[in-house]
Amino acid sequence: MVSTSGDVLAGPSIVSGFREDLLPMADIVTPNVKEASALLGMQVATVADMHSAAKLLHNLGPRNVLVKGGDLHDSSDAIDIFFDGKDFYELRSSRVKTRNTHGTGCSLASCIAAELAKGSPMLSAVKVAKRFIETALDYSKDLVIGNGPQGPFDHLLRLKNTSCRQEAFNPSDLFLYAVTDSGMNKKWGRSITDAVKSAIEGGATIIQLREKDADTGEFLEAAQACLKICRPHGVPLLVNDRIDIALACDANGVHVGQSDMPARVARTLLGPEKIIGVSCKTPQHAQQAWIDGADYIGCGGVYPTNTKANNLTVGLDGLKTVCLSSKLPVVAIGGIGISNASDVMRLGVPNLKGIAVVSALFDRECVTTETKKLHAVLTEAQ
Ligand SMILES: Cc1ncc(COP(=O)(O)OP(=O)(O)O)c(N)n1
Ligand SMILES: Cc1nc(C(=O)O)sc1CCOP(=O)(O)O
Repeated sequence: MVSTSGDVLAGPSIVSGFREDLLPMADIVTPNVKEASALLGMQVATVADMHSAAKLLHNLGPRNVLVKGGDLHDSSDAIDIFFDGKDFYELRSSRVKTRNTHGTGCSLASCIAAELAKGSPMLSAVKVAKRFIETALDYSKDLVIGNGPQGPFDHLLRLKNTSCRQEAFNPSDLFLYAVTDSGMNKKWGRSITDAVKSAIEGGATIIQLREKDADTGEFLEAAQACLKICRPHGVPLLVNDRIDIALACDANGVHVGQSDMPARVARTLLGPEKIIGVSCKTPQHAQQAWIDGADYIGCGGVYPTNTKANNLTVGLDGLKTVCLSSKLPVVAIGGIGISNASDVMRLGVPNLKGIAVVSALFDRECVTTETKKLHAVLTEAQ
């Protein structure tokens, strides 16, 4: 109806046709703020207005409403409001600076339709579509096409030679998740790089640097050195808590806890492609992590652990409850080792993709041997 560039694409008679005939038939309507204003005859200029507009539009008949806030420039991130007639969701993505925004609205709607055709629920479809658009805008940043104020954004990102871009997150990478601990490595007289090298040699499928007592310079240097080890093996490297370190060394992503940088802020800072994991102990945590744009959740403590002080143990039952409620893949953590890893993997929930371990790998003399043993146990239990 009204393009992001402000062009009016439909006159008043068409607008009333939309309102009276089309909206009552729609499963979802996805107006930008200018379109919401035109449909409702009110000014939609703030996030609060977007909430009101979503509700008013829903009253006109569509089952779901997504009011897109890409044009609201008073926010550092792009905020869309989704309303399903019951709950409101504030969906955020990073605001990509590019002149190539032409076609984003049509592509978002098409992407939602494609996800629905694949069987996704509406909110999942919207989230996937938003992430696609955000990534495509990011890919479009350097394109110079045409002479107008705007250029087309890049729909063809999946067909590009992406050698300089990060691989998409693969949940099966959570299979054997090695989380480092500087204290343990010091105790056994090994450097962090040696620890990471050995874990990868033993079959670790993803690494997290959890260096609680390293200062910033030391942590950054270690992360850069570890990335040089991980990259040639295709093993993703995540940084615990420290978004700044992850950005500075271009790590594959971060893992954040409930009291760290909120995942939605991390997503805004890191962009659409970095991996974000969130620690979750309850179904509510898991739901929020999904809304915030996380890629996976870590759930624990499955068993008591000495590695993290005062950690609440949720047990196998707590893990199962969180897995069943989570729309994201899950990795189990806390007190897991060779003796109990198969009990965890045999829980029988499809989105439980693996185990994350600290002491079972790093509080041991030979990291490679322990990683190999644990890998064998997991493979057997699959
Ligand atoms: C895979 C994974 N799951 C959970 C955690 C715990 O993270 P957090 O709650 O931030 O606690 P600390 O690790 O910071 O002590 C994790 N690190 N990794
Ligand atoms: C870092 C961490 N997070 C946990 C959580 O429950 O979120 S448990 C934990 C420590 C895991 O260490 P280990 O494998 O040595 O028990």
